[in-house]
Amino acid sequence: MSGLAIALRIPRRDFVLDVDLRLPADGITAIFGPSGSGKTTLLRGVAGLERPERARVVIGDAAWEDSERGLVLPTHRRPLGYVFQEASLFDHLDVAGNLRFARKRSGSAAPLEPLLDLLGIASLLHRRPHELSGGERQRVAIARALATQPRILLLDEPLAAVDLARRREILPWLEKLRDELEIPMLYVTHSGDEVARLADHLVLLEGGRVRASGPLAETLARVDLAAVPGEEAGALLGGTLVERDARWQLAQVRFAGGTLWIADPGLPMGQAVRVRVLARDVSLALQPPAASSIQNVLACTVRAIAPGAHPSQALVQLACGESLLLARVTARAVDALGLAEGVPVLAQVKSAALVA
Ligand SMILES: Nc1ncnc2c1ncn2[C@@H]1O[C@H](COP(=O)(O)OP(=O)(O)OP(=O)(O)O)[C@@H](O)[C@H]1O
Repeated sequence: MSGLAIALRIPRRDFVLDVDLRLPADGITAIFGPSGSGKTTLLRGVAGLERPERARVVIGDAAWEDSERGLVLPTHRRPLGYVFQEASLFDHLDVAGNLRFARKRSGSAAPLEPLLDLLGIASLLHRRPHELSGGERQRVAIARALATQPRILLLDEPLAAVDLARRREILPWLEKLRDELEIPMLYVTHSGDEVARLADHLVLLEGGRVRASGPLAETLARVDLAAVPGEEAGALLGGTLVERDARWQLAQVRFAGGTLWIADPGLPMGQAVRVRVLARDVSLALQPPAASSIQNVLACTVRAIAPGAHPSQALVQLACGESLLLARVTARAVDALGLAEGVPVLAQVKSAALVA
């Protein structure tokens, strides 16, 4: 399926959502932004629950709305799954009943078994919603949304009402969905951790406008954004665990552009992982350090330099092979080292952590 085109202009009394997005046809697109930036309004617009002044919503090869052509499919004719903060399951039906109801209403004949496996809920089929934990309820709510065989899954802060322990429990299931489902997911969240862990693509909303939209790692490493609002500036590296140093409890991650030692997470070798490297944990040198406590030194090239949050600081974007890193250094260091676009440097990474 080709990608998604979502252009919406939805004016309200004190607020206008005005977006024009092209998004990938699979994986998770995180919709991130401060409270009131229009995240929920965007999802509701895709679902046909708003009355836009102008709209074009195309999901793959299906146009759901095009104001230029006078096309507006009502919500019930848009094959989508919608998962909210609080799972709104029918309490008079057990889990199996909830799933069957959704499947029947959508006219889908697909078997439910694959969904039970996908979300690990086969053992819960005969429980009523009030007999489920918050995390289990959300997994059932997702399964119910998928039982309608949607072309897109809309998730509005699905973990916001779930406590930290339950969140840890449900995140691997969301990763599995991301990797196995063939439909796109739009995932609204306030949590930088969820973005880092789950997203493939990031849309940053601010005041109803798109501040940035792009592949996750590339967007997080943009110096002009400085940081995802409310989050510390840092880069995200996707890699694979390749080696373990049992004596020192370290594990090596190989990514496009080098390797990094991290605290051994105890995961099997070959496992795909994401590693977050904060800008403040990266320092720069022109020569290899003679004796240093820093174990991770990467050969990179300066790609861009932008002022930091304080005039004394600068944020430096580095290309390390095909990967991007950010380093926060003083403006004086930029001057003293003669840092400029194209200058080769050694990035000393003081700390890198698995996103978990
Ligand atoms: N039914 C409504 N009528 C009028 N204004 C509304 C309505 N719903 C939301 N708004 C306003 O629209 C703007 C965007 O709201 P929206 O819920 O989309 O933001 P959000 O980014 O999802 O926020 P949050 O993270 O707090 O859920 C806000 O200014 C909000 O006050």
